[in-house]
Amino acid sequence: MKVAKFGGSSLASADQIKKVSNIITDDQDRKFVIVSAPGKRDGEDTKVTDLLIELGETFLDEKKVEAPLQKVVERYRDIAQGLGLGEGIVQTIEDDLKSRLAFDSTDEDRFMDQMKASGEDNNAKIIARYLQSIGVVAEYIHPQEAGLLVSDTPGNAQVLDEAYDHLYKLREKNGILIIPGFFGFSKENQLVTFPRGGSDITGSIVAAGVKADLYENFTDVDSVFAANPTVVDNPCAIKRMTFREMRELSYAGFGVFHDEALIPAFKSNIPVCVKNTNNPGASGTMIINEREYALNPVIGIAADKGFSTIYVRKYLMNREVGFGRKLLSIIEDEGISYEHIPSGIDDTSVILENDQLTPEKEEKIIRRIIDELGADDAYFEKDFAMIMLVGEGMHETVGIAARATKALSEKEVNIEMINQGSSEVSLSFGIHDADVDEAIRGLYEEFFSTKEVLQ
Ligand SMILES: Nc1ncnc2c1ncn2[C@@H]1O[C@H](COP(=O)(O)OP(=O)(O)O)[C@@H](O)[C@H]1O
Ligand SMILES: N[C@@H](CC(=O)OP(=O)(O)O)C(=O)O
Repeated sequence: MKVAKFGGSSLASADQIKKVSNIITDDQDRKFVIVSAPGKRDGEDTKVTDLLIELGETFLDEKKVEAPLQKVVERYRDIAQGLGLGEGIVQTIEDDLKSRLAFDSTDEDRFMDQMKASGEDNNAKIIARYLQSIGVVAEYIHPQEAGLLVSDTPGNAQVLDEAYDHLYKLREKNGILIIPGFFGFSKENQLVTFPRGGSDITGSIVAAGVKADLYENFTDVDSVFAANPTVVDNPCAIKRMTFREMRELSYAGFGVFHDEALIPAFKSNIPVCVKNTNNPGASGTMIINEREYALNPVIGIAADKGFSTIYVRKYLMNREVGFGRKLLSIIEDEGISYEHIPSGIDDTSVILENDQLTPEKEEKIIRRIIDELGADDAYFEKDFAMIMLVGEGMHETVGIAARATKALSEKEVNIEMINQGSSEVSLSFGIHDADVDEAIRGLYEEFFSTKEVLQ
């Protein structure tokens, strides 16, 4: 049995949903289907999830929701008409959105979770209805009915272990099961969403729960590439990669897969295949436990913008017992997680994601570092990007860092920070946001210009 997850780009219009239906019915093993909300139909378009966020935020700000509500309803009307489903289901969706808007909005995060989750929920209902209309035995399954239990952390759900046993029981059901991605339910019956891009996570959880033979992740590219195809022309396709490599690359900015998604599939030893809805015959990228890495020690280059650094300097910091713990607890008190902590003798930097910060939090953190830790200097630096080289073969290969720094210097990219992960499957550099694309191209030319085969 297979679990197939279809991303927003695969479900953005009626024509895309028809392609998806063909893919589902082409292979009898595709029993569990996880769907995202409709994504972008072209580069200028807006994902339904973003329209829903706009709708929810408008409601919270000013309560005048007619225009943003109709934008969402129109997307579904377009799809329903293209699938020949009639107006009834569109009205049901509009009613569903209105009932969500009537939810208690005193807890804004919970209210927003209700709004965001409707994107996948209503899409799953439409797709199940369409499959039924063409004679396929298919059923919409609500994540609560499936027992997809998660932590009670709005916008940041984590699966609970009990969920897997509940999901296993889905195997007993007849026909194809259409399950909305992106959200589950807490033990207190609260709807909770995963982080953005979280339908990938649902797919992986369901694959682990039903003990699937394969988790197929359908998107809009033929494979995972060694670098972002919107930055590098015609990059090498990756045929096979390990879970560790994919996790590092997703974490570092490969948009194709959510980094947390791999963990459930990996723990249950379920191979993952990334495939293209628009070209399902292409073999795609297999993500497995181990691979041969003799040909090219580096498998990919990823980069992500939007980081800040807290720079802290204090003379004899290295001798002060507990300094690091106290520094991190100041950051923890603001509910902020950190990414890396490169350190010197008298100074240290803590790298964080910008979107967790506000001017008030920044000011408070700096004040506490100076007052409570007696730092000689502390300040935020902005507009950082992290660029990462990833590959299982890197730790056994001499000279990777030298080649990478040379490639960056030839592109005149200033390196602010270097971090060799202890896993030795990655090497990352802190650079300025503005240099990211040049840096990716420079590293790509260095490590992939001979188009060594990525097996
Ligand atoms: N290294 C990479 N390999 C393949 N795709 C990548 C890579 N880096 C970024 N992407 C982008 O990821 C996109 C697919 O992810 P996403 O838009 O989330 O798809 P979906 O809508 O299927 O969830 C591709 O269209 C591509 O532009
Ligand atoms: N629709 C949600 C969840 C998701 O996974 O979507 P996609 O498969 O389009 O990345 C989002 O946009 O975050």
